[in-house]
Amino acid sequence: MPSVTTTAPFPDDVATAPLLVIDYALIKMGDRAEIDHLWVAATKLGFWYLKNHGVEEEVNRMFDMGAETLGLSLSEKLKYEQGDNGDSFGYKARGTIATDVDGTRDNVEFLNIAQDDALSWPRPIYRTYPATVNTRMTGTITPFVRKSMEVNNTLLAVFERQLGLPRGEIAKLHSTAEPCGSEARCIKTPPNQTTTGVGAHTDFGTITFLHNRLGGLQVLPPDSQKWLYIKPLADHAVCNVGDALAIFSAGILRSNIHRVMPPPGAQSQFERYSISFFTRPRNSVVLRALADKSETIANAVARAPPEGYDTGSTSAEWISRRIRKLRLKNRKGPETWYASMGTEMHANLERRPDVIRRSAVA
Ligand SMILES: O=C(O)CCC(=O)C(=O)O
Ligand SMILES: [Fe+2]
Repeated sequence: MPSVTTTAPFPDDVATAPLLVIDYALIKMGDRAEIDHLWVAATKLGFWYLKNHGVEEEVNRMFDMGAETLGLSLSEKLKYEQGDNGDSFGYKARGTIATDVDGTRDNVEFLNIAQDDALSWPRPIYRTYPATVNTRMTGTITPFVRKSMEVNNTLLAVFERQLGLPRGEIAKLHSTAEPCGSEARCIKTPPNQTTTGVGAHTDFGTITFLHNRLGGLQVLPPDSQKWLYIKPLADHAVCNVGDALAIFSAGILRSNIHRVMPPPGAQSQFERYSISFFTRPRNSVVLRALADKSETIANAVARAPPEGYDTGSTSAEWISRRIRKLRLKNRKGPETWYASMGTEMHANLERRPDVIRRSAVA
């Protein structure tokens, strides 16, 4: 597998987002200044680099697993397709989901492996996977999942304290006693693409722990009309806040809009892979602001937009709706795409309709 240094370099003439670099080792030690930096990153942009996370080797092995699995024949991969009913786990073929309001097809394929399947292996909770996944479950996938859970849960414990929530309150929403939507993902973009890979979106869940070797990921900073690349840095993860955490915190933590474009400059000639881990709440957790548990959140609810932060939807319903409405088979018109949206709907759409509604050409 090509690493950051063996493909073309990230060009220096494209605009990049100034993400803060957070040192996970310092966060774990409870370093006050580093926790303050993390808080700024999570509340202002909702994206940050994370270094010293300790998952570097497992991530490298996940890139190999992803390349091998997505290198299988299409007919083999299609046996594991997630389908059109809103299920997240399994294989997603290219061209099956909308990247914008016009229903423009995506050009990426990906594989999602449920946290619950990795933890209960060899007994499936949700589903089965290709042989290339099965053979790497014990040595690669389950260790990656466990370590990623540990990182995300550590960050969540920091946010819980900062939000003035009782100890364990956010952890409770993610307890492994009930199945959840958490998953590991490998995305593959073919070389020499000119259209959007993954359309503008916010992540469905709580925290995303992402690993990139080539560029292509872009964020739309608050109040900006310009998409900025996130430059991959060796052994640095990119973390971001998802909708569930934005909703629990009544918008104090920011679920920022982002998308995947073809890699910039000479990097576009290479296949692009990304590896991510999405922490999501237990299936039955209702997505609403935790105002009754924290004065800080109650105050934020008082200042909230009219739609508020009471979705009336469980985490499982929220994820399933968003996936179902993105699948082109289910598309009835522009309203299907609007119905696929999460917090980006009220937070962004009215203020910046054009940069979000239509997908771009590289
Ligand atoms: O591939 C990437 O860099 C990011 C992918 C992403 O945003 C997602 O899968 O939600
Ligand atoms: Fe995302």
